[in-house]
This record gives sequence, structure tokens and C-alpha cells, in this order.
Amino acid sequence: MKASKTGEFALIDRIISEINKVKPGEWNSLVSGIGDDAAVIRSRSRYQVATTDCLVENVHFKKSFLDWNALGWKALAINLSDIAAMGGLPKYAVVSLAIPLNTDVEDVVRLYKGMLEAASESGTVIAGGNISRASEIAVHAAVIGEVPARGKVLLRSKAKKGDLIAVTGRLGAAAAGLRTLGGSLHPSRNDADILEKAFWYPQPRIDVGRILVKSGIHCGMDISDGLVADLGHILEMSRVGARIEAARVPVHPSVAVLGFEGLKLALTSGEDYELLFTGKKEAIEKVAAEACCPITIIGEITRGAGKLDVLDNDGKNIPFENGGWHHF
Ligand SMILES: Nc1ncnc2c1ncn2[C@@H]1O[C@H](COP(=O)(O)OP(=O)(O)OP(=O)(O)O)[C@@H](O)[C@H]1O
Ligand SMILES: Cc1ncc(C[n+]2csc(CCOP(=O)(O)O)c2C)c(N)n1
Ligand SMILES: [Mg+2]
Repeated sequence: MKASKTGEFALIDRIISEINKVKPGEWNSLVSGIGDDAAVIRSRSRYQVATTDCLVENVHFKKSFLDWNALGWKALAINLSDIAAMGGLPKYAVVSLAIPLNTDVEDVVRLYKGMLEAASESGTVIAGGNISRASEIAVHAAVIGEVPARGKVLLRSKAKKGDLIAVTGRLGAAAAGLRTLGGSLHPSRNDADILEKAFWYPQPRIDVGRILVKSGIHCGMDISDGLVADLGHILEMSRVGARIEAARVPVHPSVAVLGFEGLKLALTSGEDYELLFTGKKEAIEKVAAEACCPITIIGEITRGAGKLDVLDNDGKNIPFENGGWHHF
């Protein structure tokens, strides 16, 4: 059967079942493997975390609005965000570059300048990589980081009934930025600048990730595919349900002007790379007092296994046919 028919997550399940048949080598050191933002590996008194993600032309961006410096920033930032989503500190990155033969060398330099900005802001060393020619541009990165104290890690499987659900920052700006760059949305010049920047320059929430674990939060992930879809992963892995109040979702001000369409972008469009987490009210208040960005409580974890209700002001369920991005 073709990947386009099975869907992204059924394909990953198939990969998992092949891996589980073999379980080679240091399998016992794996605290948490496939299923979270990064793999967690036991190492002396610490945990190591490892992740990989990529940006591919015509999937994650188009040549028509490509900015090489921004591509470099974003390719590393989306990986740093996965480390942040585990409560980790990034340490080393390796980068695999696929570029067409006629790529300008200065554009590659621009790409690396963008990537190095993200690396130096987060204290990450670019330690190596790979290069290949290709028909379309693709930047793959992998990052290794560490969680300084064993057990103090954010997992998708740790949501508990009665936990409150919270997010960092404001949502929907990256998706509105993509539409602005693609020419299907026409905001004011000022909003266009803000939204395009949100699309190209996501800010990995590494500091907040550390604050979360220090404040007693155990469950978190980053929002790459869309809030509804990503919360779905937490519900599945934690075997719980959730109720969200749409009016509490922090829609980015440059997106809120779009009304219900703006709310839909904030709930289902992804690429904001904010953190989504659950925990006790007191722990979330501790986080809010320390974090450098807004922290908003949007709902509650419930018993109903896998069931997610997004409620409007009248307490009615807002249906979402497609809660987020799927590659297949
Ligand atoms: N080709 C693969 N081989 C092994 N594991 C995979 C593969 N692709 C994905 N996974 C694993 O499946 C899980 C889900 O992957 P996914 O890419 O959706 O997560 P993510 O990187 O956190 O999200 P996003 O890519 O949207 O930022 C992760 O734990 C990931 O490690
Ligand atoms: C040209 C173009 N069309 C659509 C999108 C939207 N998009 C692509 S991948 C993705 C999820 C995150 O990626 P991943 O799951 O690979 O980490 C989203 C929301 C885009 N960025 N560019
Ligand atoms: Mg991924």
C-alpha cells in the first residue's frame, strides 16, 4: 500500500513494529523512544535527548518566498524546539544539506549564518553534517541535548485527569505568515512584517522548557502540526481526554483580526513552535511567574480517553474535520 493511503501516523506505527522486532544494542538505555518530541537516553546521572527534523522545498516553504538566512534559522530552531519540548538543553547539531547544482554559494553562506545565529543564541555547536545534490532544496538537522537531572523530563504520556492545559506565547501567526508570503492573505504592512517573521523565525522556548521541569510540570510538547492535532498526541499517549475553551486560546493579535478564521489558524495550523503542557494549577502559576512570555490556561484534562472537546462561548462543541497538518 502507498504511504499516501496509510497516513503519516499509521506509517510511523509500521516503522515502530519493524524496529520492535529487532531491538538491537543499547536498547535498555532508551528511557523513551519513538512517540515523543525527542528520544530520551539514560546516561550516567543525566538523560540525553536526541531529535531530527527537516525543511523541504514545496512542503515547508516555496522558492518564490525563500529567504536563505531564515531557512537556516528555522531548520535549526524547529529541532531546538523539540529539545525545549523535553525540558532539555541543546548541545550539538549535525546538518544534512540537499541543494540543486545551480545553488549560489553565497546563498549557502546566508543559510549557515541564519543557522549559526540560532545555534549561538542557544549555545549549540554545529558539529558536522553532510551535503548532497538534489532536485529540490532540503535541510535536515539533528540535535543532541541533555536533561541535567534524571526524571526531570517532559513527556507526552504524563497528562493526568484534572490537570490544566496551558500554552506559551500567542498562536496562529506562523500560519498567517505563510498565507501572507504565499499571497492568499493581505494584512497591513506592519502585520505582514510581524506574521512573515513569525513564520520564518520561530523562537524555540528552551528557557521555558527548563522552567517547566523545575516547576513540577511533567507533560509537554511543542506545537508543530497545530494545537488540536498536537494535543491529540498527548491524549493518545496519556490515555486521557481534554476540554478546551476556544475563547481562552491566545490568538496572536495580528491574527485575531481575522475573527473565526484567525481562531481556526491558531487551533489547527501549526508551525508556531510554542509549548503545550499540562499540570497542576499551582505549578502553572509558578511557570507564569518566571517565564518571559505569556502563559495561558486554555482547558482541562478529562477522563474520556482520546476525546477532545473544543467548546465555544455557549459550551457547544466546535467540530474540526482536520485538526492539523499531516504529511500523508
Ligand atoms: N522515520 C522514522 N523513523 C523512526 N521514528 C520516526 C520516524 N519518523 C517519525 N518518527 C518518530 O515518530 C514520532 C512522531 O514524529 P513527528 O515527526 O510527528 O514528531 P515531531 O518531530 O515532534 O513533530 P514535527 O515533525 O511535526 O515537529 C517521533 O517520536 C519521531 O521520533
Ligand atoms: C509551502 C508550504 N505549504 C504548507 C506549509 C504548512 N506546513 C508544512 S509542514 C507543516 C507541519 C510542520 O512540519 P513537520 O511535521 O515536518 O515538522 C506545516 C504546517 C508550509 N510550511 N509551506
Ligand atoms: Mg518530526
